[in-house]
Amino acid sequence: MEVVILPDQDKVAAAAADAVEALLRAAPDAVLGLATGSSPLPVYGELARRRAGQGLDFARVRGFGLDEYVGLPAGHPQSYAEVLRREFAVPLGIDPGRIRVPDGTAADLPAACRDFEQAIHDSGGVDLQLLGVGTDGHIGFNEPASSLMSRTRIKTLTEQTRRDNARFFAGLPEVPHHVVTQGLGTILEARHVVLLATGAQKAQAVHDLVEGPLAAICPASVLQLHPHATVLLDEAAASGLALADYYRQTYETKPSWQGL
Ligand SMILES: N[C@@H]1[C@@H](O)[C@H](O)[C@@H](COP(=O)(O)O)O[C@@H]1O
Repeated sequence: MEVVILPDQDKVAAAAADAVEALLRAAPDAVLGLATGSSPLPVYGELARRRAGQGLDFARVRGFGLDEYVGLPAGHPQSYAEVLRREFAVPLGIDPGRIRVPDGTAADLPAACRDFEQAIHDSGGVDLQLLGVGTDGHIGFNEPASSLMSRTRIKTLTEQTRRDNARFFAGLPEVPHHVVTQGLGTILEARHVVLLATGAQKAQAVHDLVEGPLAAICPASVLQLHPHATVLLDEAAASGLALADYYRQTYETKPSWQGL
């Protein structure tokens, strides 16, 4: 796991955009794994600026969303399919049909989850997976005690996550209890995982995922098993790390040709 501590959220977004740009320059038809929540939004904004200013072409990109609320009607502003259409596909000039999100409206949710897994497999797999992290250590919507080998399936949100996400809804009662999410085993199959965390409210989860034991109580700690995981942090999110100076020194002395 590579831990990169940067001065602020803009630098974190720029570093993640650098990784996406390098991938797309080499493989314009790359498959991206797409996160929602607030953390990746500055990355999508930065990529849109690079599209306009530096001729970065996203038209052939395909994408898979991490997760979705169960029961929100198609087009609901907080449905993650709609968030990714609005915040990612449209600004980057990608046909929204090239972005697939787990279907939270299907009558047969387990079958829809299996179809989603098959679609990732048929695409050749995710080249670069962007991730945020919940304050309880979840990635996607894999809440604490998720199986470390899990596949796309239905989960129940913790009250902590429902409260965290209530800011996007009219109020807590509006936040669904159930979701469908890529599993931890699914996420681990992405060839490169880039997790972003900013702000002091993420410091505990970041400590647990980077320096804590590999344990389902912190689902993001499963990234300790990944051969190519990059964790991009601002100073506040990194404030609980015991080895912060070591991570800084490692990054400062890294050869520039190496990339993330
Ligand atoms: N399902 C999403 C996660 O994918 C995201 O990482 C998390 C953190 O969100 P934020 O980046 O807004 O803190 O929120 C939601 O629960």
